Amino acid sequence: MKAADLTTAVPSKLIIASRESRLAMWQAEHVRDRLAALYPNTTVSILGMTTRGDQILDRALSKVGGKGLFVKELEVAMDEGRADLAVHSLKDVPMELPEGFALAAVLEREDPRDAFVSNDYASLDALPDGAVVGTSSLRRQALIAARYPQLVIKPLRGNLDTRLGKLDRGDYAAIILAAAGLKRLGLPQRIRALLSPEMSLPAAGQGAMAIEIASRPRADGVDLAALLAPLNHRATGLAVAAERKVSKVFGGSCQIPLAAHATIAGATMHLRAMVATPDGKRSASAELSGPADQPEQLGLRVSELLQQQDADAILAACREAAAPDAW
Ligand SMILES: NCc1[nH]cc(CCC(=O)O)c1CC(=O)O
Repeated sequence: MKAADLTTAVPSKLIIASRESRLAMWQAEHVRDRLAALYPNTTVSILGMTTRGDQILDRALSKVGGKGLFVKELEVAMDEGRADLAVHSLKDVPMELPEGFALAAVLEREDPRDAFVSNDYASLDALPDGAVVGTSSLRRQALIAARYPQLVIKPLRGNLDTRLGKLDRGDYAAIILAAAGLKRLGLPQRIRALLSPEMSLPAAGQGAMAIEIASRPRADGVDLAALLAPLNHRATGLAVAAERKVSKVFGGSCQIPLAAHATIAGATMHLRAMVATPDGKRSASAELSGPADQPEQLGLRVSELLQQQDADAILAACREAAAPDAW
């Protein structure tokens, strides 16, 4: 990919704000390297930060502020001029950004699927009755409970290394993680089985990275959005726009077990979405195809199909029973 036809000034340095988990750092380094290749005269560095979402491990995130907890500190750093951009897992980015911030680019998606990780078992089907499966995602919990009512789901928080450590310590027979994170960290061998989208429909934005910037004009006249535009992967950006539209319609909050996954073939996008109660006993699913360049319209149509199946009542029941994190 080549740099944009720049009429804008290229700054001599750029600072990327990132969480300090190994996955977040890998992602920030990836963006740093891509920017350094595009703009060889720019020094790109990373400001590692701990967020409240990383600190609070004992409580369900939905109870203490939700996804925003992973991005807030990074936004403050940008606001105060300590960083120019922030790199996030798109899945952790709230549907509505605070006033003054915007997503400047969505990078090409890694594998969007969920992964089954275990030291003793090859798949969910191989687990004995009563086996303990770790996940703090309401979506994963609902999907597993629906198909494997004989399994016991227990919460599992922390970054990827923490979660793998808890599995290895024997706290769980198996855990479910995003395949993307394991692949990025060079741990694909930990994946015993990939869960098909039919079995475990991914969360909106799963596997995609996003770059966030402050949207106000900069004092130095640098057009950061234009500088970052070459990193945007068009097909991924369109797919996640459709997925995030569904999340937005249903409130995009942590209490909602919601899946939305879009794929693109040529000019056509196919979007599948699902909402369920946390116990997986009630669910609504819908899918539709439409023009790939009108993702929000497709997201809206799929949301309407879900609502016709009484998704609103499902979600109301979920809110009452709200427990762990939705994604
Ligand atoms: N806060 C959880 C989170 N956010 C992004 C990823 C994985 C990478 C991705 O989906 O892009 C994970 C871990 C997981 O779901 O196992």
